[in-house]
Amino acid sequence: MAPTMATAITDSTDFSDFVINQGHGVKGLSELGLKRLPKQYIQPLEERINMTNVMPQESIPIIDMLKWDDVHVVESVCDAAEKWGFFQVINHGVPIDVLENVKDATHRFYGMPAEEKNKYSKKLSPSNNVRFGTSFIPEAEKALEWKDYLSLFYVSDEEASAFWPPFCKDQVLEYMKSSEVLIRRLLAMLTERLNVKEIDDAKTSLLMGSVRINLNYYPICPNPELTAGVGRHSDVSTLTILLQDDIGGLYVRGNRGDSWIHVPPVSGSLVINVGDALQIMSNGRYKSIEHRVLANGSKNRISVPIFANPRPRDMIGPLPELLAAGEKPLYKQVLYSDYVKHFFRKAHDGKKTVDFAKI
Ligand SMILES: O=C(O)CCC(=O)C(=O)O
Ligand SMILES: [Fe+2]
Repeated sequence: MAPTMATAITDSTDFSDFVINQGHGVKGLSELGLKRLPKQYIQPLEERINMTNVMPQESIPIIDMLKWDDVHVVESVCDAAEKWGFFQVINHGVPIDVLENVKDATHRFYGMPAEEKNKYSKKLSPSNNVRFGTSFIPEAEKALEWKDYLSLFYVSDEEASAFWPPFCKDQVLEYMKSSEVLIRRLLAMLTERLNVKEIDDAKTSLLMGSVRINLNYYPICPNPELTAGVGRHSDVSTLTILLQDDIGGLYVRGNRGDSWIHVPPVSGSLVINVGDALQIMSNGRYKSIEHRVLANGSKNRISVPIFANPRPRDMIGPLPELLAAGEKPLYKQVLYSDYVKHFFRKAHDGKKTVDFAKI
């Protein structure tokens, strides 16, 4: 019998051409109606989530930010960042329609034909700050991840206007700008506990001087248990603000051994997590926590994280306010762009990136 389109693509070298070069991504693969997961996506056993390690009775905190300057709210935020590195916020001040619009825009972008999306691929994108791709680093990964992404690094409105995809640009910019107050508030709360009295311009740049937004797409997967939507990693950001839809599938490492906790979709909420840069600046007081995404066998999922980062040219290390109080530094000063390059040189590998800055 002649091979079907699907078997021809998954069993031959046409695979990279179809998925990567032509820009069909995993969405294109999924839409072929494959019955079996292509071998390129089969993760080794130790990288598949073991459902017996998922703690259904545990959950990360959900914090109501309505009275954001109330001491109890501030305490809850700081305690959650110390204990869990992950929490959800509601009444966060980002209008719900802005969140809905950016989710719609994400679906609109992924609904475009492959050749349209491929105009933003590494090879073809007119700007280094706009990148459509699949998996994480296909050239460095032994097994691929079941995810497509559009990654947008914000430089200026003019640059975004010229180079970001018109199908989603306005909604993404609005989401980014409407989240700024929340990010600023959270960082002010968190750094106050680190003895930072005032966030001046230099501190603002260090904490949130550059912003990256990803539009993630996790299509229906024929064998979700054999692969990963995103493998175990921590973010390189200071803070990540993540908008997820109502499908679920994000898991964060629990406090005990190899345990994992699901982050259930909560309507109107945003998920906040501490990234490596804040772990380093806080000298380990706040911890970036490993997380991963499970693929889904029956539904397409999207998520839209905003990564608030130092600027590439910033040196990051334990904050002087902590060292002045007599803390022994656990991390050295590193150039943030070197740190990020190190992260993007390798496949997802849990929290190993942080070793780059350890003393
Ligand atoms: O899709 C998600 O829920 C998480 C994605 C993620 O961890 C990331 O993009 O860094
Ligand atoms: Fe992440």
